[in-house]
Amino acid sequence: MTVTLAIPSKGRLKEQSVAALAERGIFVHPDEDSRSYRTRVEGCDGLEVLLLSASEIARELRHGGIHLGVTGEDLLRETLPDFGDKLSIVSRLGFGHADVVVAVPDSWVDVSTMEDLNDVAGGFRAAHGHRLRIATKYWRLTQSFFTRNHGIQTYRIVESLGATEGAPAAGSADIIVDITSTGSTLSANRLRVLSDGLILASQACLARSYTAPHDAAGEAVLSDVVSRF
Ligand SMILES: Nc1ncnc2c1ncn2[C@@H]1O[C@H](COP(=O)(O)OP(=O)(O)OP(=O)(O)O)[C@@H](O)[C@H]1O
Ligand SMILES: O=P(O)(O)OC[C@H]1O[C@H](OP(=O)(O)OP(=O)(O)O)[C@H](O)[C@@H]1O
Repeated sequence: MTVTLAIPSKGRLKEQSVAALAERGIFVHPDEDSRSYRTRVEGCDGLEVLLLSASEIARELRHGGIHLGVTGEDLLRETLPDFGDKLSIVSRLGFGHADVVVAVPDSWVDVSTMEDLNDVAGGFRAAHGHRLRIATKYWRLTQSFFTRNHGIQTYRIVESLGATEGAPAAGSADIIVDITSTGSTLSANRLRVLSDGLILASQACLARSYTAPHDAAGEAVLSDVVSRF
């Protein structure tokens, strides 16, 4: 049977994923139809490489729609906080580095730690008429970090699907949880990372799903690919 491995369909993660596979003797060529999300693979019989969005790869790994996938650890942890026996990280690939962080407006001069933020959150409704609002697309990682790690209970998550750093200036949220790499988007939007506000240091990973069905031939292909990483 064919084993499926998905890589991101666009951008820097796509190019670097193709290069990481080539280094291991798996050569991924575009399909004749340039709009296709299938590819032509050389160097590994029985392996099919598909192009999917990075967040879709995390979801497909969770429910076993693909056997292997390259995506960011941030998306894997947000999709399935506790991997349990459903999936595992085979290899961290050394590219796609991005930190998931808690950032507040520069103007909040008295807030530099999560403890300071906890103090602010406690009195936020009395001072502003609503709970502290956090804009993010990482709502599971945020809940776990705020509530489980820091005991912060009074906040509201405002789901943001893009331009999250603009939410405080736009007035739709007070603070954000988002990824940063160079920090330039945060500083351009006058936001600052809390000193202990690192939720996850993410990078691109090869992950394996244990819920995707396969036969003995598939197991041999899976072992071959995994051993190359
Ligand atoms: N500077 C960066 N900006 C954005 N993403 C980055 C950066 N560096 C690494 N990444 C990683 O790339 C992945 C996001 O890729 P991408 O934006 O294609 O995801 P997506 O949610 O599937 O996007 P879309 O839904 O727009 O297709 C995440 O795992 C993220 O951590
Ligand atoms: O710390 P920095 O180097 O500024 O990078 C962080 C930014 O990069 C990403 O946006 P990007 O526009 O690259 O992609 P996206 O909008 O698809 O997330 C991400 O969403 C941050 O906004």
